[in-house]
Amino acid sequence: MAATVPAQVFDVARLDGDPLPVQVLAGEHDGEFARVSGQAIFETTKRPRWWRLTARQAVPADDAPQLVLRTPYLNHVEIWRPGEVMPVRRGLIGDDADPAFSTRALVVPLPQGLAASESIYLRMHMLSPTPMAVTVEPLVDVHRRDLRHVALRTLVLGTLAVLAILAFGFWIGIGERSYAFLLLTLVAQAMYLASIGGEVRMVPWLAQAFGSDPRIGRMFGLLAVLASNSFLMFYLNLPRRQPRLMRVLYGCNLVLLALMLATIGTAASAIALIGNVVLLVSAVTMFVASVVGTWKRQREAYFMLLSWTPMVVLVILRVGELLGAWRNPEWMEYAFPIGFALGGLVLTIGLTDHVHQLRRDRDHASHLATYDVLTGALTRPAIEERLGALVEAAHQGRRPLSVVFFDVDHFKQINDEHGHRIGDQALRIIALRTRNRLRTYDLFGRYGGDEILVVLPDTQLREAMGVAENLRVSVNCRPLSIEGRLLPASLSLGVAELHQGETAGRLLERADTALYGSKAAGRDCVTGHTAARLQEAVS
Ligand SMILES: Nc1nc2c(ncn2[C@@H]2O[C@H](COP(=O)(O)OP(=O)(O)OP(=O)(O)O)[C@@H](O)[C@H]2O)c(=O)[nH]1
Repeated sequence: MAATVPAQVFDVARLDGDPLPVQVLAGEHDGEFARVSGQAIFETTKRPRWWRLTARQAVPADDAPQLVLRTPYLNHVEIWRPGEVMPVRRGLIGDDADPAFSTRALVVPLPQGLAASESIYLRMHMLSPTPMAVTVEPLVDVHRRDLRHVALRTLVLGTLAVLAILAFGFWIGIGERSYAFLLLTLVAQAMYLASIGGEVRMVPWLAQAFGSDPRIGRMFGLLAVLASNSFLMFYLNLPRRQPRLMRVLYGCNLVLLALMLATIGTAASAIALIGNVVLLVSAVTMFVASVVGTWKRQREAYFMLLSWTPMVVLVILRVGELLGAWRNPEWMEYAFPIGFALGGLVLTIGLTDHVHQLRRDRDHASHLATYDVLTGALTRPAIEERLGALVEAAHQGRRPLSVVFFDVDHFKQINDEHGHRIGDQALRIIALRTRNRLRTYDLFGRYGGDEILVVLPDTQLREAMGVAENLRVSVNCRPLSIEGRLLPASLSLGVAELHQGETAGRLLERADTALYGSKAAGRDCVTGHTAARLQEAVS
């Protein structure tokens, strides 16, 4: 993208008015042309204005010299070469377009070259207030630079298009609304670039729709800022995290909306100016929001800062130029679109990271809701829900199912004597020992403080009594060893098998009754609940 600084080929002069072409070509106004410095044409008025390019030295005709007017955007020009009566008309879109050249510049051949002091007259219709550099390039250089221009623009517009497709896919695929804002931002940016950059001329109906109406590109520009403000407010969670900055952006969006409405009615360039000032305020506000977010270690803000810093610098350079404070180098023409594409890329990655983080948080919350932190057992709501499903399946498949309720004997005493921390460790060890005696598809859940529920699918009462006995032995077989202390512990257990047509609630009630049967029988034993009576199995 090495922009070659054009050699000073011309003295450039401007006439403040729009007299008849015959008068200008006859030299009647030559004395009124005022010299301007540099090699660029720049107007803020939309009324046609005359410009004169006078060759400082002869331009030989050998290498097919071309008059090149850079960054034409929506501007149209009529060009009178020396000695010609009829002008050559040029513009990026419409009948004046020359599709033999890229949208980088308006190009007019100078087949005779130019003699020193010979003048070319231009009648300029400047719809885009961006300076147009004027130079003479050999045809071969024009083509070389055109190819580079096409490659770069394709890369930028292609990147925006791919990101927009990804945003659309994510929006539809995972239903995350912020991707819709991102999609709107990317599409509006791409359309803005393609309309002012002239690429829309490749699609005839778009070119016809856009024609040379500067309002369309402007509308997309305003929409792009509006959409990106909305996306970024959402992305950085400004309503909650930085409400004051949020209000500034909200105000910017209201002004942008008003400007969009005004654009329907008028093409006044004041709209572009106000739009650019709002863009500057939005960009600086976003920049501050991302610096504050980064300072507060908000992860999204890192991505935002990365994508926004170059954009803020570019916007400041651009607005400064539009306000006439300075002239930007030629590479700015590419810096802006590349800034858009890179910004879009970083934000897409950032948003994906954000969504990933949300999912991790959700998974973590769901894990906390499902598993007890102390013992790793299922929580009460989780095991109740699964038990309900297993009971239904057992009824349908006419298969047996049993449950075991157990409670640590005199657990309060362990707490009282050794403290809650040791009590916690005792619970953890008991849970570990008992769970190791179960099959992988048995369910193990913490029902209350020191009360555990075990669900044994495909298991009849007799087998379940055996399992419960194993659980009992796993705890009382040896004392719990905690921080150098040996604490004897035992369990009381109650077992019940599902009856035909019985509800999960009723099954649990019977197991609970059996458990209290064990407590009443002196603890450290297993009691089964049959239809008729409590059956004490082991003690
Ligand atoms: N360390 C600890 N203690 C708990 C926890 N949850 C409940 N507890 C205590 O466990 C004890 C339960 O006591 P109970 O089951 O009512 O009675 P117990 O002392 O075990 O006596 P029995 O059940 O009649 O044998 C209470 O002192 C609770 O404070 C916990 O997560 N950690």
